[in-house]
Formats: sequence, structure tokens, C-alpha cells
Amino acid sequence: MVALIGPNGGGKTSLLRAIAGAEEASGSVRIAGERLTAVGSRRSRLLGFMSSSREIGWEIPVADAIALGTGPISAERLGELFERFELGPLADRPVTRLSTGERSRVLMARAVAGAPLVLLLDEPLSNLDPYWVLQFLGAMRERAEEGGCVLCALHDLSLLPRFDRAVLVSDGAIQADAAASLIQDHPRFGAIFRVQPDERGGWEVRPPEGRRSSP
Ligand SMILES: Nc1ncnc2c1ncn2[C@@H]1O[C@H](COP(=O)(O)OP(=O)(O)OP(=O)(O)O)[C@@H](O)[C@H]1O
Repeated sequence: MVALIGPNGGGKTSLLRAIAGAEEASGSVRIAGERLTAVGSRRSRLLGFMSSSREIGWEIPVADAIALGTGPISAERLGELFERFELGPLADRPVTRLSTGERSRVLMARAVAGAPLVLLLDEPLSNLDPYWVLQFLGAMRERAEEGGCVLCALHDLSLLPRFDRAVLVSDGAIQADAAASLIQDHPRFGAIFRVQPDERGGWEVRPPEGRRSSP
């Protein structure tokens, strides 16, 4: 489970979209040796992607939204996803009439539907209540324990202990890559985020360079 962290405009979304093939980018992406452009219907087994937008453009039922672009899903798998993300009570409503957090559950179900080897999630936790934050983290951990790689962009740094590794992206480049428990000690962390730990276990704005007292 990899947390993709970095300041606004750092490049997290661009990186995820480039890997997912949703953005023009140089180079090529291979997952388990396979080029994504050449895998056809097996794509959902290799890659799952939840974009930063929670919009679903069509007035379609939840089950159809989960299957959008993923290829056929068995009734058994759909049942598992409905149970995992508690979608039963929402089944008959068009997705356009769901709340943002409810739509997040549909889009997460869609991203994990094929049990992908690589799961790319762009701020999946941002609209969720605490129960669903924990449920989504649980679903990510399950995917990782089943042999998948989860790459999850997030801003809430208090969630870092839930991850194994953290990649810090800023100015369109990877600035640090470390165990999630150690990333805050990286020499570039404070300068890039412009915050520092405060006495209450939270964060405070880091004083500008000249006004910082030396340790
Ligand atoms: N379609 C686009 N065309 C040109 N530049 C873009 C486009 N989308 C994003 N950018 C720029 O690319 C940079 C990286 O943006 P990106 O959305 O990847 O950042 P981010 O780390 O996901 O930010 P945030 O935390 O605010 O979501 C920013 O400077 C942004 O203004």
C-alpha cells in the first residue's frame, strides 16, 4: 500500500492519470510485463482506476455504473461488491442522484471489480465519513494482501501509518520515496509541505527559512 503525497499542484493526479493511460504521456506502462494498450478485456485484471472526479455522467443504476468500462462482471462478483460497499439500499437509484460519498463507494467498487494487480486511487477518502474511510482502507489492505499494489493519493497525512510506503511528489517529480513511517523525517518533507509537527500531534505552518531557529 503506497501513499502518494505532495502539495497541491505537485503532480499526483497527473502521475496517476499517466499510469492509467487517461493522459497523454511519454513512455509506456507495463504491468506484469504487459503493455496496457494491448491487453483488451484483461485490462480490469491488471489495472483499476478511481479518478479524482466523483461525477458519473449518465443516469444509470449502480450495477451498470460499476460495470462501466470494466467488461462483464459475474453476478457473484457483483453481489460481493454490493455487500462490501453496502450498495443494496442504493441499487434502484440512478447514480446521478447519489451523494458524493455514495458515488465514491460505487466508483471504488468499480475500481476493485476486476481484483486488479495495480489499483490507482486519486484521493478516494476525501468525501468519506470516518466509517467509510476505514472501510476503504480495509478494501485497499485486502487488495494488497491478495498480491495487488495500491497507489493512493491523499492529503490527510494522519493516515500515513495505515500505508507501507510513501512517495512524495512535487514539481512534477518524485522527491522522496520511503517507508510511510519514515517519510516525515525526510529532509525535503518540511520544505515541500511548508508545515512542521506541532506540540499537539498536529501540524503548524513552518516559519520561512530566515526566521527558523537553528536546532
Ligand atoms: N490538463 C492540464 N493541462 C495543463 N496543466 C495541467 C493540467 N492538469 C493539471 N495541470 C497542472 O499540472 C500540475 C500538476 O497538477 P496535478 O493535478 O497533477 O497535481 P496534484 O498533485 O494532483 O494536485 P492537488 O493536490 O491539488 O490535487 C499543476 O501545476 C497543474 O496546474
